[in-house]
Amino acid sequence: MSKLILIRHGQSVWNKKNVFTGWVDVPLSREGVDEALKAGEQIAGIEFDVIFTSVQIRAIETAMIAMAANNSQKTPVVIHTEGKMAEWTTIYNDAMSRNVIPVYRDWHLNERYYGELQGKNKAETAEVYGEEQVHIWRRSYDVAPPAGECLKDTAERTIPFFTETILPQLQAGKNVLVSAHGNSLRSIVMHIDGLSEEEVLKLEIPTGVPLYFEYKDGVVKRAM
Ligand SMILES: O=C(O)[C@@H](CO)OP(=O)(O)O
Repeated sequence: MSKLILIRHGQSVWNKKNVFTGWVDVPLSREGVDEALKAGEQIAGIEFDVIFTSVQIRAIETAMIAMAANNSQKTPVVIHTEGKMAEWTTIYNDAMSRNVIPVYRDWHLNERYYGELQGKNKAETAEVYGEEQVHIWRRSYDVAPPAGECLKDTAERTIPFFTETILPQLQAGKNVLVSAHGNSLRSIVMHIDGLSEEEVLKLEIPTGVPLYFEYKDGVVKRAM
């Protein structure tokens, strides 16, 4: 049985300001750093073999900060794969490999692209377009915000990445940490939990809270 932990990054400076973020690369807020550390303490006993993050700094920071609290005391090292999962162990000698956890960054795990809403305050946007329209843009499955991705579009990049790149690691018996974003993780959780388009409307993923899954008998399911 292998373990899969999904974690949404800690609070970012734009989460704090209530601004649509999407692909804008903003860092964690002070509270976000604390959340990442607390999450790391909660998963401190899990020996991770591999970490996947988006290419966005808030997700990378969260994984790195969380690993600072890990009992393994291994150093997470970003691996540059040029698009493929390289035989990373060839880069490091045996002694180093034992103390290192490879971190793969990939844009397929990036937050949903929010188009014209990026940089706009969420409350002000709701005043202009109405609460209901903004809620549909934020949480529906197939209604895209202006010039942005809907969750279905996001799933078209996250799910192939999950099945082709992350799942084989679980199948190989590796414990995997994925640090990503509210909506990129909503699409993955929708897939794993088998949620309907209606059910996903209500799915909220809080910042800095580890979600526990396990791979057993050929399937990924919730561990608690
Ligand atoms: O701004 C964003 O990119 C996301 C995540 O913070 O917002 P929302 O929760 O509205 O989808």
